[in-house]
Amino acid sequence: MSSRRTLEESSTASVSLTAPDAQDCLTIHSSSSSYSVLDFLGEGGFGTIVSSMNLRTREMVALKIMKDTGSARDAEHEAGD
Ligand SMILES: Nc1ncnc2c1ncn2[C@@H]1O[C@H](COP(=O)(O)OP(=O)(O)OP(=O)(O)O)[C@@H](O)[C@H]1O
Repeated sequence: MSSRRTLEESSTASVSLTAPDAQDCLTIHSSSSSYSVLDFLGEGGFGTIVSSMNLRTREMVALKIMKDTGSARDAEHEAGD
């Protein structure tokens, strides 16, 4: 119960990974930290939520692993038009 409350109180961080990477690895590296993925929490329109531990601070957080929407590619295409 206490771990659930900790997750809900923490802010949800977002990292950009493609879906295959997210499912295959147990450690996620962002620009500032690395996280050990512990459990699946849920799925939304833009990504998957997993409970994770920050390997530096040992803090429990919920991470949103963003789906690969191709938005950067689309934006690049639009800018070139
Ligand atoms: N901090 C959290 N702790 C525990 N579970 C969470 C947390 N954040 C999200 N979840 C779970 O993950 C599910 C999806 O969360 P998400 O924020 O992606 O929902 P959404 O707002 O519908 O998605 P989106 O913004 O991508 O459309 C939630 O319904 C919830 O079950």
